[in-house]
Amino acid sequence: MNKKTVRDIDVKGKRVFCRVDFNVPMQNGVVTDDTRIRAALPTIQYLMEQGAKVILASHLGRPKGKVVEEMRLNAVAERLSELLGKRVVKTDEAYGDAVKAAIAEMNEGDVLLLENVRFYPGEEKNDPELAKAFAELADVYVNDAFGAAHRAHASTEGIAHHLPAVAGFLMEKEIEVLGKALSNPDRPFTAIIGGAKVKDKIGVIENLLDKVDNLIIGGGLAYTFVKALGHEIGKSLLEEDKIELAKSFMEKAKEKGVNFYMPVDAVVADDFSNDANKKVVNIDEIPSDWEGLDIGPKTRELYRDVILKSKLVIWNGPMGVFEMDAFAEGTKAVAQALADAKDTYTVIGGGDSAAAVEKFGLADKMDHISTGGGASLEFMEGKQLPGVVALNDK
Ligand SMILES: Nc1ncnc2c1ncn2[C@@H]1O[C@H](COP(=O)(O)OP(=O)(O)OP(=O)(O)O)[C@@H](O)[C@H]1O
Ligand SMILES: O=C(O)[C@H](O)COP(=O)(O)O
Repeated sequence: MNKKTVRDIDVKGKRVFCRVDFNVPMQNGVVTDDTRIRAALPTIQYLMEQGAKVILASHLGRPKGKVVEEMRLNAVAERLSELLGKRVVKTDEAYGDAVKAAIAEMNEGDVLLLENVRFYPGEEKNDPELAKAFAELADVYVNDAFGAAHRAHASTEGIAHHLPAVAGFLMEKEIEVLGKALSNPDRPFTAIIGGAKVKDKIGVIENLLDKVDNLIIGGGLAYTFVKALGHEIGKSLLEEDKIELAKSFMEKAKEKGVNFYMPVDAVVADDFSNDANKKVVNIDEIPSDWEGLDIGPKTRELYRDVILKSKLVIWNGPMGVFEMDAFAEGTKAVAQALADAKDTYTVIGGGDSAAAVEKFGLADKMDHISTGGGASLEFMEGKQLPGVVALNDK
């Protein structure tokens, strides 16, 4: 990575504004998945050890510029205190005199968590005044919020123009792993793209077709491709206006010598529910009143084979409606194949695929699970992430 990191600066005794992505799931005021908090610990602990005064900032949810009580970061501060084994002070605001007073009380190695930065309308507008108000709190800016790096907001981008600005360890790792995959991949390089809609994956498929050896398609978006081949897909998900695009992707794959893998069979159901009637059919035999909700057993075998023969696999998007047990087999089979592929570097592109790997208890078998959903998708599209661009070059 050509950006400076926390290793490149001296933070002893300095106030460090460290943007993290603590946008974690919560239920009844309790953090239900602390993955993102744990992922930021190496940077936080390093800053503490170096004698910095660590001021953490994060968003939680989408409060749209207003205070939403359930989106306060108090429960996050509690969980972080437990993980660090040290009390984390939490302020009720994210800038201003009360916050400055709390920071003035900090000793070297102390940690303070600001209130949800999205309680202020200026955050998402990247308001220069808010960016300045954040910058006034600190001497140095560290961005470790890979998950929010695709957002040009006051705490992810604006502030970087006012202070020495460097990346944290999580940011560095995410950019290095995904960056290497896209610029200098070990081959055969396979991308598995699933999820609901073609529309959300156009940029990724386009960019990856220039880089991969194998492209595997699954999930709801596969049916638009099946339709593009001239098969009936019953009530399966279809994006009529993307049929031509799907055809062009398949042609481009052929031109580029990319092996393009599509489902050869599907699990179809007579209703979108876990206890619907279901059966396995060949992909060109989907009955008109049924819908495809998962890849079938032959497809699972085919995809497993390709995965096991790959040196690098990037996976984004489930193979079926994995939230329902009846249609989780395809997604599970892909996760299991990745877990079994010992000589393969496996990268999970965040979001639902990361949730699926967790659900199947296979997370620790993967080489890298991105903490970014949208951010990793945009990175895979080949886009520059504003939160990274704004950091100081090496
Ligand atoms: N055959 C299908 N029919 C309908 N929905 C499907 C099908 N296969 C997968 N899905 C749904 O697609 C959703 C995931 O799609 P999405 O495009 O959001 O994935 P993702 O890119 O992994 O998510 P994220 O945006 O969180 O990274 C899941 O909720 C899943 O139930
Ligand atoms: O959960 C995420 O993907 C990040 O925290 C970004 O959240 P956002 O989509 O609300 O900007």
